[in-house]
Amino acid sequence: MTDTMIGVIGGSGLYQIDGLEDAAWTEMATPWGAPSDAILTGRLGGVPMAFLPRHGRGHVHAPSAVPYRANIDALKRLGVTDLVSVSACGSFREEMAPGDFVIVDQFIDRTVGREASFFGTGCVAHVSLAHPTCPRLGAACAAAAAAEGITVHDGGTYLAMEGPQFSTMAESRMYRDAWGCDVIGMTNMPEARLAREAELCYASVAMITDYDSWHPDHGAVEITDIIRTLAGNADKARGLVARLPGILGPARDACPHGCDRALEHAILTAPAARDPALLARLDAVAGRILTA
Ligand SMILES: CSC[C@H]1O[C@H](OP(=O)(O)O)[C@H](O)[C@@H]1O
Ligand SMILES: Nc1ncnc2[nH]cnc12
Repeated sequence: MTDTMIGVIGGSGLYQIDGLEDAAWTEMATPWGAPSDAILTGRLGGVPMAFLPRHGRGHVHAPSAVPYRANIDALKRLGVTDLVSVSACGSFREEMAPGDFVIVDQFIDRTVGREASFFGTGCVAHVSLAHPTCPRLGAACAAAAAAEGITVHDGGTYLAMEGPQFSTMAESRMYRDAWGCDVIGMTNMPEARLAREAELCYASVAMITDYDSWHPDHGAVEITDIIRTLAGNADKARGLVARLPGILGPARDACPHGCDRALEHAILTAPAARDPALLARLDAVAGRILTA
């Protein structure tokens, strides 16, 4: 058993959480630059917790410009073991209605030009992403949502788009009808890839705000409609987060799905051929495996 530390990345509408004991906003520096904002640390129900607003307080960073690598590195560096992403999303399913939550378990990545790996020339690694979220942590989020009385859908495929504009109607229909996606957002990729490389258990909670642009009875998504739903969703998300310590507990067994051992056989570059400068940047993300 090792100590649990819960990380939460708050998406649009969720810029802080309440009720942490010994709460403090901590500025962090990482080899990948500065995270989106300072990180709120503290304890909830006896479990250490770290909260990072993905877009920064005041919503400063556009989805394409979120410093995803710095965010994951900083949370890993603080000791986070279980990372919950909370995101505002559009829905491609009638039954996944605004106000509902979806526990995402798959992604299709249509983002372009974002830094999507900690590894590269001088230290090449290939982790598995077949199952990009952690079923154990996802189940904890589903249980927390249900206990809060939130309508929660267990499982869903998230289409990660580049944005910042919303999809055309043709794209919206293609993602739904041809590609079988359930929800759409702009931020969970490369976040999920990087969390896996950093050996974090990662779960994604999609808070539905709209029906994107496919629904014949709802017209095209408008930011004003989204904003109307965001505040209620954020309150529900805070309730969900508050229940996680009681469900996960202060100590954890190794992840039965191997999230915390993702790098075990992933690094291909021979030790003698590794770039010392890159290895130095990987101290938090891959220190466990590089110093073993
Ligand atoms: C507020 S609408 C578009 C914006 O909201 C979502 O952000 P996040 O995933 O951080 O909640 C979506 O991905 C867009 O960035
Ligand atoms: N329809 C939508 N498309 C992309 N990102 C979103 N975030 C919330 N609603 C969205």
